[in-house]
Amino acid sequence: MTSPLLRFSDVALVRGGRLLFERLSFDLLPGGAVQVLGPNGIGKSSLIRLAAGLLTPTEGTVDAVNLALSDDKVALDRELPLGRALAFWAKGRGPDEQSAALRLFDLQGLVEVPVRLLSTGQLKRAGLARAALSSAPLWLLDEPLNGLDQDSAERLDHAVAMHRQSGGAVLAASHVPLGGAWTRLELAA
Ligand SMILES: Nc1ncnc2c1ncn2[C@@H]1O[C@H](COP(=O)(O)OP(=O)(O)OP(=O)(O)O)[C@@H](O)[C@H]1O
Repeated sequence: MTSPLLRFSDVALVRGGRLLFERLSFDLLPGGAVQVLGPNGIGKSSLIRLAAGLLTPTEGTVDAVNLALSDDKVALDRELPLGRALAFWAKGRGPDEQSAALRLFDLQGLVEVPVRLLSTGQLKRAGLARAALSSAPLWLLDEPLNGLDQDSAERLDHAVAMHRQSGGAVLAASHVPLGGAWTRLELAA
């Protein structure tokens, strides 16, 4: 039987004194993609952070394989040029693979630019390229379309499709529909 890359078993989370969700169980299998939906403040980012191991469930268990998280806090050295900042996360990946990840998010022209000077959308694309460059089979994407223009959104769809084809899986929190086929996980009050 195929092992899940992410498993939530009977998870409850209390945050700020409020029960955000309880008895939440799901598996994310290789090739799978789950989009978490729901109104502001319902707990979408908290669910992503649980999956990332950055929050501990109040009840239940979360099991995940090696993962890459892309959220608003882009984990790249702000003082380094983008190419070098990304290379830090590309251990075990050859130059061709690094170039491919840069091309995937149209970042080739920005490799010499310090991370701190990137625009909002460029920074978002850099964070997504970091996930693509890591060897992590599980991608966790918090509002991946924030700041992305149409072309970049299509690039993300393509990157997600390729990742899934190669046996990876994606959990994304997004207010807006994401391209491709996603299993919807709607959080409700
Ligand atoms: N560090 C924290 N300490 C206590 N409560 C928090 C903390 N961060 C978030 N919360 C609360 O947890 C709840 C869920 O927040 P979360 O950011 O997960 O929601 P969300 O669905 O992602 O919202 P949005 O759509 O606005 O991004 C909110 O009520 C929020 O106030």
